[in-house]
Amino acid sequence: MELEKVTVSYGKGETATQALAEVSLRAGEGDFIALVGPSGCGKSTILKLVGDLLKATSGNVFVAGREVGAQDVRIGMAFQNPTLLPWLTIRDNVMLPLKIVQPFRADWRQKRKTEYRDRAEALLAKVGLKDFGSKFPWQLSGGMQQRASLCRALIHDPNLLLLDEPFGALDQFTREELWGILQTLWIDTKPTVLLVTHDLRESAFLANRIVVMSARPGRILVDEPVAFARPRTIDTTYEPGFTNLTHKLRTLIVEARGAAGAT
Ligand SMILES: Nc1ncnc2c1ncn2[C@@H]1O[C@H](COP(=O)(O)OP(=O)(O)OP(=O)(O)O)[C@@H](O)[C@H]1O
Repeated sequence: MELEKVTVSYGKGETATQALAEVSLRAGEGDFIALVGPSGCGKSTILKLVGDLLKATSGNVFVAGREVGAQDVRIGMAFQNPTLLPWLTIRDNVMLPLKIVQPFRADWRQKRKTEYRDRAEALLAKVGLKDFGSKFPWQLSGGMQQRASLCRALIHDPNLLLLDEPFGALDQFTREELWGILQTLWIDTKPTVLLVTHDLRESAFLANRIVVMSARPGRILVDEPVAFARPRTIDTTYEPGFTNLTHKLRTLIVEARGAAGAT
């Protein structure tokens, strides 16, 4: 996935908001990139560009070597709110991408009660929801719904995973538990991941690159490699290298916020 000198403005004329200054960013296959930066700096805008939900004002966006949208790429998405459909069971929510996305869609009728169902149950078991497939979203806690939402994002073996503060609404302990689960799922299938987060520990736990953005209009200030051995554990987050890194990131973001305030 590549952004080449991309800018984005929302709206036109005097009321236009420039969300992104010129941004260039490249992710290789299997990269796990965390996007961090001050509120409103354009992190979600980058996800929308890559997910083909938004067109760049100028510049180019490429996914799988082609202009975004030109090539069928399996994309998984998860957001801060789990957005599960309330009238479907957890299992049916998780299977939804298989009903919509090719090549799975072609076999939906034939496999939805056998192979696809087994696939959903296997994923649910991996995230600790073994016996919850037949429940409805309202019967699960927020953390459990977010686990299900991760399963839905991954059920169709996406090549690209777009995560917008997926754990933002959860308590610290559930959040840390889900970091471990997401890491395991990522190690299993190695999709390319773009994760937007405000949690610097989360970015350093999960990512192999952390991209720090300036305040709006967002541009890239730093592209920081994260080399801690995997699988990382919560103990990793108390090592000096880890705390140094999150401290450095924090300083960069505080400076970026300060610079924006000064202009
Ligand atoms: N549809 C829209 N119309 C007008 N302005 C928008 C629109 N979407 C986003 N913006 C503005 O563009 C800027 C970037 O928004 P974006 O959501 O990408 O930022 P963000 O870094 O993800 O923010 P946060 O960290 O607060 O979630 C913000 O100033 C926002 O108000």
